[in-house]
Amino acid sequence: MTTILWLRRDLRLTDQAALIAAAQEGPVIPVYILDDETPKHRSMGAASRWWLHHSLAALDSSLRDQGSRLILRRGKSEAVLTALARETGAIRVHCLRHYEPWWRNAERAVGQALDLVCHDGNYLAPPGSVITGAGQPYRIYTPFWRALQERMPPPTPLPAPQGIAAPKIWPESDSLAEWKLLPEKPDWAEGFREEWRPGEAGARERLEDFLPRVAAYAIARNLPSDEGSSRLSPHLHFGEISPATIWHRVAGAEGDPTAFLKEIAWRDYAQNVILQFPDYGTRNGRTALDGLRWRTGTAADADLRAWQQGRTGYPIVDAGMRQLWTTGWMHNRVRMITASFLVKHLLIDWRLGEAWFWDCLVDADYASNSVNWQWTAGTGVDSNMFVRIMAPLSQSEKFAAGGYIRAWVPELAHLPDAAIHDPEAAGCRPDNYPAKIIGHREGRARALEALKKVQ
Ligand SMILES: Cc1cc2nc3c(=O)[nH]c(=O)nc-3n(C[C@H](O)[C@H](O)[C@H](O)COP(=O)(O)OP(=O)(O)OC[C@H]3O[C@@H](n4cnc5c(N)ncnc54)[C@H](O)[C@@H]3O)c2cc1C
Repeated sequence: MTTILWLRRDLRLTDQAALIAAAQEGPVIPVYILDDETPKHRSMGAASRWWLHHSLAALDSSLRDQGSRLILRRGKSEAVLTALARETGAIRVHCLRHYEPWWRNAERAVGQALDLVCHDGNYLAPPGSVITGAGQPYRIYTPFWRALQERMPPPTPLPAPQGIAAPKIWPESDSLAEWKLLPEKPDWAEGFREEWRPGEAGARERLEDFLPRVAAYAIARNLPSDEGSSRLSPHLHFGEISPATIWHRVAGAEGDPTAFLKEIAWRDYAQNVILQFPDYGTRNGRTALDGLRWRTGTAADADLRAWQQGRTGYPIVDAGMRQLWTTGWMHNRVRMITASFLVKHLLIDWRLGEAWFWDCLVDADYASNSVNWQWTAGTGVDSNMFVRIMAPLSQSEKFAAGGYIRAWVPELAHLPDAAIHDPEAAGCRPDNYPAKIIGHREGRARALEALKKVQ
């Protein structure tokens, strides 16, 4: 029996339950559908498209090594799958389950038209399955993590199949180049090419490279100048490696992996949040803050642009925003600082920041991006209060960001540590580096004043 393997954010052969199940039933038609209709305004951003191109090329090559190949089609998933099943005589579709609200709808629709079998495997535990004693899903991370740990370790990862049977005749496929996922004029992806190797082999390589640093992770992860974190996020987002594979590999490494595994669990937690609040990317978790008057108009637009371009006059913020633009990734501590700066110091709606990250991040993920933006903004179900305002200059000093700033803000590269966090206050701001677009105290006071009006 020929079956269809419907691939989305699960672009791997190892620990791929849907592939294993399909392969056991006979010939398999692996298909990736470029579907901008189903997610509507949540279709992939430019940085994610860059990643997708390379990840699909890598997957096709791995499939060919196994006697198979990747079929590419474009359109609404449900319609494409139904047409493909008709063309090929396939009667069953296997996939890994996804939790973005649009994918849940699509799975429902495909399930009505075809025999769809959904498998788990992109999370440590299936989202929605970690519940309280009263049978409710968790809203807060810490008890979620406690309960998740009771379910660990995750199942042992499944090996990649040895050979995948091909159908007698392959259906037609689009060509990847025709999809034009890569930037041309201008080609802004030079920094991406230097930093990343999308695909399953690249993910493996990142993991192996990170293993000797697991023990130091708890402290090093907070230091932007260090290579303290794994940089596995885009690989995890596109499903090039499973979290179970990571879990079992780091558990066998030297040093206590708990701090690292707690972060992998944040990814699971975020999925549990969007399962409960599907519109978390646009709606405040705390409705009490719905009336907050965000700044709008010409001055706010100019501030938003300065933030996007890394020209706010706050070196740590500017370094982060430029790292994001150049490589499609930003260090986690700096993500928090830049997000907090936009929302609190500039009093600009978190949704505009979330949208910019969505377009620019190679790891842009609906659940993780919305949950972290809302967490930082103080609007989330699991957030600090809005009144907790991060001080970017002291954060920069506390987490020794001098080297990081030098790497991303060349105008400041000549400054010593004592001056680099706040060159303006040190009296050595170069002419080609902007003055602060707002003072720290002034920004803080304005944010608190706006909050008072909704309390
Ligand atoms: C405003 C803001 C927006 C963010 N948007 C995204 C996003 O769109 N996609 C995304 O994957 N992460 C997002 N994060 C979380 C985090 O910054 C990144 O996952 C992390 O920086 C990725 O780097 P790493 O792989 O080296 O992480 P490591 O520190 O090595 O962590 C390992 C893995 O754990 C997961 N993880 C770590 N921290 C978090 C977290 N706070 N929330 C969810 N998962 C986490 C990631 O999958 C990561 O690859 C965001 C954080 C903030 C503050």
